Amino acid sequence: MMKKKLLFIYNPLAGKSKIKNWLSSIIEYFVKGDYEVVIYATTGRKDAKNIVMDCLSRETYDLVVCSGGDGTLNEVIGGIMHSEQNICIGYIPSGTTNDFAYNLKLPKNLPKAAKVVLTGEEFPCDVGIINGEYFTYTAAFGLFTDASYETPQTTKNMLGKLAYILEGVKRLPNWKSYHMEITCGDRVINDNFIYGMVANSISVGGIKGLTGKDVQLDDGQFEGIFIKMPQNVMDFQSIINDLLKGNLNSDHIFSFPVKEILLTSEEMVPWSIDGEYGGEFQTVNIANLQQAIKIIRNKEEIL
Ligand SMILES: Nc1ncnc2c1ncn2[C@@H]1O[C@H](COP(=O)(O)OP(=O)(O)OP(=O)(O)O)[C@@H](O)[C@H]1O
Repeated sequence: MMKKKLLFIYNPLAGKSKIKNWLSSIIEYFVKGDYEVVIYATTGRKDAKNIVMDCLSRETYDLVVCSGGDGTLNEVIGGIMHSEQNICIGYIPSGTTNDFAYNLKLPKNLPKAAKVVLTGEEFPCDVGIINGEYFTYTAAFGLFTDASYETPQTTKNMLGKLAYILEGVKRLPNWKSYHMEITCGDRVINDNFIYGMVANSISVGGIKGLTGKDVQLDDGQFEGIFIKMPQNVMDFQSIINDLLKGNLNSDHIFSFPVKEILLTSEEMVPWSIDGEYGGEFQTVNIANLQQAIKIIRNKEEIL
């Protein structure tokens, strides 16, 4: 009988090379699950996406499994979206921040996460598209968004989460705001923003709850959050208070569901997509592609 085929792609450097100790047991587990396993280690940016596109164009697979951080997952999802096969994805989170893993209730322990790949349930999940590129859970600009991608991977591994925090704090005194026009449905907003995010996740940048309580990953809608430039210290304090209280509709913060959104600015705005640098744009179009991918999530609460 023909064996089922599994394509396994991992980032060997993600999260302090955590995968290295577990590689053999993970592969054995898939083999025992009756899969023929094709394995690739990624060697740099966009590699995971290219591997997926290349492999899926040549052969039929039953499952694609990736291991790495949110960046690797983003690339694998992008590769699948660009290919003809709407193949199901299994994910073994091994990055520094694994925001998306939280949504899927995936265990932090790698062999346990591998087990979920074969025992979990297929979940039809929304995918975002920003100016033609796919994203899994967040597209953002402004404050803190450049913290993760401006830190090279080696430094990021050494410092772990601290890197993000330090990078962010360092930036506090020279906040940059962007004048933008935001169009979403009937809503048109013109203002100066220090931060904006369109997200489909409970956890963003390792912070849980920022996107509110009603995050549904398959409802065809993202959460949009936009923070205006504070004019003085009091404004700044009330933004912090609002964020801490989860009050996302205030004098300084706009938040609303997003199916499609258009953002225009007179200057180039750098964007962060799934926690990695995503390019600079004057015009940004974002849309939610409802239930566009199949991803395996844990059936049990084990967090
Ligand atoms: N061998 C490699 N060397 C350098 N960069 C790589 C390599 N393989 C993949 N990458 C790139 O590194 C980026 C980040 O990887 P990934 O998201 O897997 O891990 P991480 O940075 O440790 O975790 P996180 O993104 O959750 O913080 C990805 O965009 C990926 O393209």
